[in-house]
Parts: sequence; structure tokens; C-alpha cells
Amino acid sequence: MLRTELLSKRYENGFMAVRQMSIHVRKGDVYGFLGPNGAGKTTTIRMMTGLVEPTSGSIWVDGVNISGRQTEIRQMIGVLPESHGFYRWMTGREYLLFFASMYGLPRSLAGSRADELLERVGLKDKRHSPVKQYSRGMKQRLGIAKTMIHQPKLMILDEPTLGLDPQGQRDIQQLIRELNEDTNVTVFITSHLLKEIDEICNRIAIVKNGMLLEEGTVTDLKANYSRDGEIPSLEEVFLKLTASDRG
Ligand SMILES: Nc1ncnc2c1ncn2[C@@H]1O[C@H](COP(=O)(O)OP(=O)(O)OP(=O)(O)O)[C@@H](O)[C@H]1O
Repeated sequence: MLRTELLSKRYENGFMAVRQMSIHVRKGDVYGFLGPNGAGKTTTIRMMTGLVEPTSGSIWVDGVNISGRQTEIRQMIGVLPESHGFYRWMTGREYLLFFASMYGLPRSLAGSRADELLERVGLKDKRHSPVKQYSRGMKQRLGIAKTMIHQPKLMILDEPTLGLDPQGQRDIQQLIRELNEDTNVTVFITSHLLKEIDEICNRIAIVKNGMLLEEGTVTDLKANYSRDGEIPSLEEVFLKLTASDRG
């Protein structure tokens, strides 16, 4: 569903944020993209969504090389960026209808799709309230509904639970799982909460300094790092791979 081939990004100041990264997200995966701060995760996502031009390498979404195909790709992907603004005066329903029209959905279809999604994300009762009255958790759920409004094949979620309380985190995790199971949407997610990734992802990549360190199923990765038959937690695997040269 999503492939990068030897993807690299050198910023204008000469900094190499992503180095020859080749990853493979399969259809139906909930794929966790992990790495310490500054590992290059957001840069990679920006390249996947066309906000940043790769220095070299390529990105394929469902077999289509995204280079120069932004309009086509936008229809295939739903993105929840790390920080996203809202038109705070709009109601939740108006917000979804606004994005539906940006994706070219006919009005009749947009209304029913928005209502269905508002119900799914638990905002049916608040659909006519302005977004400025929403809690952070409600805004994130609305953000996820927005990413699904045009029924994309792939959802890209950059730290969707950042700043949420434990219940808010649970709600989002459950929502992601349900959307993946019910609609088979492929999910690409970043998070610093390793327990969360462990619970919702089937496959992961671990990156550091712009480089891919490991990719595989969570089960295989843990098994590969087991010692004396003890299966480590994902956090233990992550720290082993990434924390070695901290001064
Ligand atoms: N426009 C830019 N110009 C130069 N360097 C940049 C630019 N944007 C990001 N970087 C650098 O690239 C590196 C990777 O940043 P990026 O935001 O992709 O990391 P990240 O893995 O998403 O980090 P975090 O977990 O903190 O969100 C960082 O060292 C950052 O300072």
C-alpha cells in the first residue's frame, strides 16, 4: 500500500534528515513508525504527503509513484498532521462538510458521510456545537473523522494521541482499531507511546538519525531480541536499538 525506496531528504542547510529509507507498509496494516525525537519521522510523513520534496528516492502509494501526482494521491490518503488547526467557529459537522467539498464529494453524499463519521467517533451529540467548545480529545476524534471523509485507502496519523489524557488515548486507539477492522483502511501511525504502538500495530519500523534500523512484525521483532526465552517489551527493544549512544 505504501512503499518508500531509498528515500532521502537533505534540508537547505545541508542537514540529512532522512537517509536512504526503504519501508513497506502492506495493505490492511496498522504500521507504527517509531523513533526518538529528531529521527526524521515528520520529515518522512511530509514527503509522503507532498509537503516536502524528497532529495532522492521514491514513494509509492498503492502502486502509484507519487512524484507529480499530488491530486491523485490526495484522494488516496487521509492525513492527520502533528499539529493541525481548526476553523474554530465551525461546528463539527460543518468542518467535515468543508473538507468533503474540498475533496469534491457531492453535497448529498457529504452529509450522510459526515453524519456516519460523527456517530462513529462519538461526536453525534456535539455535531452542531462549535469546534472551539470541543475538548482536545474531541478535536482529535474530529480530526480522525476528517481524515476518513473521502474514504482513503491509507491513513497517516502523526502522533494522534499527543497531549491526551489516558481515556482520550484509549478512545483514539480503539477508533483506529475499529476503522482498520471495519473499513480495512491501512494505517501509518507515529507515536512515542510504545505501549500504544504495541497494542494497536501489527508491523513497525524503528528509525534513528534518518535511518531505518528495523522493520517487521511486532511479534518477530520482540522474538529476535529475546534473551534466555524472555520476550522483551517493545519499549525494551526500542531502547536497546536507539538509546545506545546517548551521552
Ligand atoms: N526545515 C528544516 N530545515 C533543517 N532541518 C530540519 C528542518 N525540519 C526538520 N529539520 C531537522 O530534521 C531532523 C528530523 O526532524 P523531524 O521533525 O522529521 O523528526 P521527528 O522524528 O518527527 O521528531 P519528533 O519525534 O521530535 O517529532 C531534526 O534534527 C530537525 O531539526
